[in-house]
Amino acid sequence: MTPRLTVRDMCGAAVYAVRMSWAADRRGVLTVVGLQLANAFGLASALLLLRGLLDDVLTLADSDDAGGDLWRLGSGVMVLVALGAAGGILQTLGGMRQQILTDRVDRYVISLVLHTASHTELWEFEDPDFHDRLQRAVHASRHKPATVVVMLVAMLQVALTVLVVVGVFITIAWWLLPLATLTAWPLFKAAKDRRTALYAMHHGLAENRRRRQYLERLLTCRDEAKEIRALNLGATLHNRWDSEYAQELNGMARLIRTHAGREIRAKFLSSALIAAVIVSVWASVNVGMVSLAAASTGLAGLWLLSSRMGMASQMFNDAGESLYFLKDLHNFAGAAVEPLPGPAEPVLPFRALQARDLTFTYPGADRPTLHGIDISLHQGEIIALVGANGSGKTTLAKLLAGLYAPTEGTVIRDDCSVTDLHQLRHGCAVVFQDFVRYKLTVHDNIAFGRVDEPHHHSRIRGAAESAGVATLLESLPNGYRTLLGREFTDGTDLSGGQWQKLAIARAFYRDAPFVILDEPTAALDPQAEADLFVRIRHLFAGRTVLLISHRFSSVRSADRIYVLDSGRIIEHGTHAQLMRARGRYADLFLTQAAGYLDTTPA
Ligand SMILES: Nc1ncnc2c1ncn2[C@@H]1O[C@H](COP(=O)(O)OP(=O)(O)OP(=O)(O)O)[C@@H](O)[C@H]1O
Repeated sequence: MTPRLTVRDMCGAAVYAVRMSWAADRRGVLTVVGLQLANAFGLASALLLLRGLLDDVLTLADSDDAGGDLWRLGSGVMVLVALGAAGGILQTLGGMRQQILTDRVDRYVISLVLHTASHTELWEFEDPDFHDRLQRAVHASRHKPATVVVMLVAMLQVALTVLVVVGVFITIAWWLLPLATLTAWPLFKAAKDRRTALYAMHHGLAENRRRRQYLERLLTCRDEAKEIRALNLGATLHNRWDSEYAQELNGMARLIRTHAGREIRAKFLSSALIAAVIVSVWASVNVGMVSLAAASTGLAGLWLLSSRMGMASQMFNDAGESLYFLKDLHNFAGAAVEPLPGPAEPVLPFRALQARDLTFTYPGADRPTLHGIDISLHQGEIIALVGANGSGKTTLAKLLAGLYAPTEGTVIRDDCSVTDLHQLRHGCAVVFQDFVRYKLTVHDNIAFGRVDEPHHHSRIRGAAESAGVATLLESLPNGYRTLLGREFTDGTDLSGGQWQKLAIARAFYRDAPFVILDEPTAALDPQAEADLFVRIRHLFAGRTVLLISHRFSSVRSADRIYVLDSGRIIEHGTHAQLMRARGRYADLFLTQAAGYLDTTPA
């Protein structure tokens, strides 16, 4: 459905732009407005002076004191020139200050979008509509508010010019006023139609743009570069990008052509109306209804007014679309950047964490991924989760980590049901299968484990040692200050296993009572994996560890093992109990063991 925007929406967006400008740089707003006011005041004085000078010129021939009149005329012209020069200077100063103001507003607005996106709950990221809104907000945040600020300043200039000219008209040729307004109407109407059409088109392009940007990322990012070359995918992806872009540009070209025709017709009409006004003024002077001086000044004012109106309608074309987009920005980012949260609460250990009858359906999915899960984890225990691909292990871990709220059931911490997901997150350290490789320093990669506390190098080093990566990190060219990312000057890279150890170091540094390790050793060599599991109980002593792994050699030493199948827990117990039960766990264990021993399972 084509989005419609009302005049109220437009006014709301304009108020929003002013509020953002005020929040971003109030001194800049005051300076720019002050300079515009001074300019308008100078303009009013110039118009009134011009009228007086014209009177003087017309009466000079009949004057008895030609010398005195000439002196007055000369000094009047000098004042007019001085006013013109001052206006020029004010214009330059205003332009400079406006540039600084627009840069600051840009930064403020982009920061607003980033703040909102980074504080949005994870489940929202599953929703394509959220990504469309985010895309529109990002589109709206890039230069649009700045354009709106420029436009609002131009509108202020036009409004002041109109006020000045109206004031002057009232004293010298009030009857020109309605005619002047009439001349501007066709231009405004054409600008409004174009704005509406542009907004509707951009609104519909959000998903297309996201696909195009995704393809751009695939074609330009280092991480994807090796596979794209190995599969020779470059040309195929480029062609897809080309056709997505062509679709966007064709739509835009069609729209521009249609509206260019309408705008040309509007300009003709406006010019015809101005010509009609001039003819009627001329006729009025001829019949003696109006003095030549009043008519000349009135026409000069009319010319000034229509040139400002033309300028404003041009700006409306460029910036009106931006004003429309501010509604998208407001919908996404809201009113203002919230203050940063205060100091974090201390992380308290717990005796038991339990899930009772948990059911979970991903947003937009047609059936649950987890059904009636009951699981208990006690302080100091290592609990393992096993099951086939897609059985729901990572999903359950995300619920216990407080990243999603269960659809049904509860998570209970020390006999209290947890309703605040942040409480779970705060007390949990997770190493995901697809952990993030931060292309920042080694120090950052570990310290990001807990950003709400001051960093001590000894603790960072301790975490690296626990993860078995300290020696490697110290041998890097700049030690813990080494930049990880070949795209950056002096940057270096690590192997997959070394990156994984760094992610584990981050979990150690987080120092949380609950640790989730989702395939933490997938990229580790057998020795490193064995080392980690031998030491895991000692390293995470006093904490609770949830270990997800397909490697049964690591899982067998867990205190208890839960087996998941199609989102349900089908068995649980110690390794020995599960082997005796000869159920799914025993099957999977023996199949894997047989692979190592080169024998078939019994
Ligand atoms: N964000 C998501 N939105 C919708 N469905 C999802 C999402 N993430 C996972 N799923 C689905 O949920 C099911 C369980 O996925 P999950 O990642 O929890 O499995 P897993 O047991 O950890 O698998 P693996 O062993 O392969 O890591 C799968 O069928 C998957 O398709």
